[in-house]
Amino acid sequence: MAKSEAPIFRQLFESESCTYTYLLADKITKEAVIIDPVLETLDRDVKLVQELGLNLKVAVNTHCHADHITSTGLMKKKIQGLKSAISKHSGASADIQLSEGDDITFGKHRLTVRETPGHTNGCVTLVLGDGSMAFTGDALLIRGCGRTDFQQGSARKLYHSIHEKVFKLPEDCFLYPAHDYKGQTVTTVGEERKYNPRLTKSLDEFVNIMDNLNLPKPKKIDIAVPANLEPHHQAFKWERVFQALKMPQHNMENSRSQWQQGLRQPWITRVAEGQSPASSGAESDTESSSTESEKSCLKKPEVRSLRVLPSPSMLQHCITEINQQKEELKIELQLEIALLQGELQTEKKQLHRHTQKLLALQQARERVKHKHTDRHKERESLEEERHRVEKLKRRCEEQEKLIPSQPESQRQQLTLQLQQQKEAMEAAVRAFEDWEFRVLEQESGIADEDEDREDKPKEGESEGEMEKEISRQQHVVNMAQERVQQFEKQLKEMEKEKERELNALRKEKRELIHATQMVPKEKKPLTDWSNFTSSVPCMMSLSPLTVHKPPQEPSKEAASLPRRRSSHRNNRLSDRPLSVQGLVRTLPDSQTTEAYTSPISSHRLSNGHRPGSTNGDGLFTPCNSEANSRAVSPCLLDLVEIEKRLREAKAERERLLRVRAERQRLLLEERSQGQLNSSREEPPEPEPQPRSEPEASEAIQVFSSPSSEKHSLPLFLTPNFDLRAHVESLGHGVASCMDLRLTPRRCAGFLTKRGGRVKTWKKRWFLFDTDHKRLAYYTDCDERKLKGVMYFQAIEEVYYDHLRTATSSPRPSLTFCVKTYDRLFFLVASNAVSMRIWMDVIVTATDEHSRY
Ligand SMILES: N[C@@H](CCC(=O)N[C@@H](CSS)C(=O)NCC(=O)O)C(=O)O
Repeated sequence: MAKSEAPIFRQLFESESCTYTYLLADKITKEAVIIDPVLETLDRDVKLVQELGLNLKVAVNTHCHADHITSTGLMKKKIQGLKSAISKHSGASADIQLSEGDDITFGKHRLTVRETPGHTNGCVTLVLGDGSMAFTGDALLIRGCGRTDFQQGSARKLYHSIHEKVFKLPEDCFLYPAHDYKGQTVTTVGEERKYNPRLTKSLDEFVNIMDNLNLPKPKKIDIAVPANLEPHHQAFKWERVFQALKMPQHNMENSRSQWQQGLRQPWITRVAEGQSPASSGAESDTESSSTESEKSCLKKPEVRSLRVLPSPSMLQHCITEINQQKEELKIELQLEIALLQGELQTEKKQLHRHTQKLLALQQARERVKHKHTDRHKERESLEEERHRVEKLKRRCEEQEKLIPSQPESQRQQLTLQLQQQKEAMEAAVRAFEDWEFRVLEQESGIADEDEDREDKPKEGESEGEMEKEISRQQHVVNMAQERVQQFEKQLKEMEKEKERELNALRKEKRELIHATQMVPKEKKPLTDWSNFTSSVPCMMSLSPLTVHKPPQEPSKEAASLPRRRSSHRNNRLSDRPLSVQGLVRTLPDSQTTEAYTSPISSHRLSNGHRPGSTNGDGLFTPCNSEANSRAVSPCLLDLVEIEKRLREAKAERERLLRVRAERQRLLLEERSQGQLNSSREEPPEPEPQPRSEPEASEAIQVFSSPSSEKHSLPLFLTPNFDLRAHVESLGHGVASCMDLRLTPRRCAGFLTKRGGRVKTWKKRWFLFDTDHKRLAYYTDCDERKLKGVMYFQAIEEVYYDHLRTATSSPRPSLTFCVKTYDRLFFLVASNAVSMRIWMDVIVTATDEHSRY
C-alpha cells in the first residue's frame, strides 16, 4: 500500500501489563478502530482519539485477557456510538461477536478476522486488508507465543493456528503482538518463521515446550477474567473493581442501553451470515433473573443436569466439567472476595476519617477548656499587676504631697527619690499596658485562629452544643464500626461459602471418580447401569441449583424442588408449548423425533422425575426409573449439540410462553367483550380462532384446549381481577400491614433476595405488576434502577422454605421460594404477615392456586 494510502497507525503501551494497544484510522474519513485498549490507560487513549479528531467506531479485543482489564466497557461510556467487538468463541459479551472472515471496516480500510485459538478459545488475529500488517493478540508474541495453560488453552491448537493463519501471511507482513516483555515492538512473518524459538520446532516439541513453561499465573487473573467477560455490564461493580485495583474511579454515569443493543453495525461485514448478534436483552440482571440467559463463567453445564445413564466417557466429561466449574467458581468468588475486601478497605478508611474527626472534636473541646483556664490565669496575673502599678502610682502621689511639708534640707533629696519612684512607676505602667495590650491582642488573635478551625465551636455555640456535636460524631463512628464489622463478617462468610462450594464440587468429583472406578471392576455392560444410577441417584442429575450448594443441600433440594411440580408438570405436559416442540423443529431431518424428545422432555419438563416416561429408543432415562433404564453408546449423542439444542429450545420456549400469554390476554379481552355483548342480549361471539402465524401454532393449540385452560389459567388473568380484594378475601390484614403497598393491580414492598451467582442477600424493592405481568425488583422504592424481572409466565411455584434450603438466610423463618422454570429465588420478608401476603400475591401469577 502506498504511503498516502496507509491508515493512521499508533502503537501504545501500558507498562504494568506490558500490553500494546493499537489505534488505526482512515486518514480521510477519520473512522477508527482501537485494538486491545487497557483500563489503566483509558484516559490517555480517549484523549489521543480526541486530539487526532478520530471517530472511533469499534473497540476490539483480540481475546478475553487474563492479565489486565479491558477498557472497552468504559470507553463506550466515554465515546458515543462506539461498539465493542470480540470473538464469539471468547464467551465474553460485546456488541459485536466476531467470526472467521468478518471484516471490521474503517473508511476505506478493513481488518479481517482470522480465528487463531490456542492461547484461549476466542483468540483472533486481525489482518489489515492489504496484508501489510496483522495484530496477533496473544497468539504470536515476538520470538514467542501466548501461554496455553489456562482459559481453554491448547498448545496443539495454537501451533496449528499460527502455522496456518499467521505464517501463511506474506513474508514481509508486519506482526504486532498484544504484549512484549523485552521491549520489542514489531516483527515480521519472515522473521518469526525463521527465528521463533518455539514455532520453528515440530508440533510435539512445541507441545513439550509449552507444557513446561511453568509460568506464574498472571497477577490479576482473578479479577481480569470475570471483568473482561462482562466488560459493559451496567451493574458490573466497576467502583469496587477500581477499589480492588486501587485505581481512581472513572465516570460511570451513562445509560444501560448501549451495550445491550448488540446490533450488527454496517461497518462489520460477515462472511457467513446467520449468526446471532451479540448479547442483548430488554433487562439485565446481574443477580441473574430468570429472564437472563446465564452466560457468565458460572454457567452450569446443562449436560450435567440431564438425567442420563452415565457412561464412563460421560462421567469423565462430568469430571472435566466439574474441574472447569471449580476453576470458574473460584475465580468468581475470588473476585467477589477481592471486591468485598475493596469495600472493607473503603469502609475502614471512612471509619478512620470519622474517628479522626471525633478525635479532633474532642481535642478542640480540650483546647477550649485549656484556653479558658490559661486566659483566666493570665487575667488574674494582669489584675495583680494592675493593683501593683496603681499602688506605685498612689505611693508617688502621696510622696509628692508630703514633700512640701518636709524640712528644706531634705526636700531636694526627697524630690530626687520621688523622681526615681515616678520613673519606676511609669516603667511599670508602660510594661503593664504592653502586657494588657498583648493579652488583648492575643485573645483577639486566638479568636481569629479559631475562626479558621473547622472543629471550633460555632458563633454562640455553647459547650452543650459542642458536646452534642461530639456525641453525634461518636454515633457516626459507631455506625462506621458496625459497617466494617458487617463487611468483615460478610467476607468471612464469603470465604466459608467459597470453601463450602468448592468442597461440594470436590465431593461431587470424588463421587464421580469413584463411580468411574466402579465400572471396570463390576464389568457391567452399559445396559446394566440402572443399578448404578439408583445407587447414586444424584450424580447425573445435578440441576443447576444443586451445583452451587453446600454438600448437604442436594438432598434437600431434591426433596423440595420437584415436590409438587413434578407431578403437576406431568399433568401439564400437553398444556405448555414447551421445549419439545421447539426442539423437534430444529432437529436435523435424519434424527427421529422420538429419539430426541424423550430425553429432553424428561429433563426439561419433568425435571427428571417423570415416572413412567417413555424413553423412545432409550437414549436417556431418568436415573430413578429403573425399569426404563437403557444405555446407549455416548457416541450417538453429541452432548455439545444437545446442550446447544437445549439452549435453543429454552429460547423457543420463552418466546412461545410470551406468545401464549399474549394470546390469553387477547382471549380474555375478547371474552369480556363477549360477556358485555351477551349482556346486551347479542348472540355470543364464537371462540377466537388461532392466528395463522406458523410459529404460534403450538401455543394456540395449547391454550385453546378448554379443559387445560380451565384448570391452569392463572388467577390474575381472570376478568376484573382485583389483587387487593383477592388478598383481603383470603383473610389477610392488608390494612395493618405497613410493609406493603397493595392496590387492585399491584403489590410493592421490600424483600431481601439472595443473589443468583454470588449468594449474598440484598434488600430489593419488589413490584408485582399485573399490568405488565411481571414481578420486578429494583434497588429502591423509587423504581428507577431495575435489577431483574420474573415474568409471570416463567413463575412456576411459590412455597415456604420449610426445609431451610436457603443457607445463610438472614431470617430463615421468613424465607420463601419462588420457582421459575430455570431458577429458584429465595426471598425474605420483613414479617410473617407480609410474607404470607407476598406468597399469596405471587401465586396468583401461577396456575398453582387451582390445586388448592
Ligand atoms: N507476569 C504477567 C503475566 C505474563 C504472562 O503470563 N503473559 C501471557 C500473556 S498475558 S495472559 C503469556 O502468554 N506469556 C507467554 C510467555 O511466554 O511469557 C502478569 O502477572 O500479568
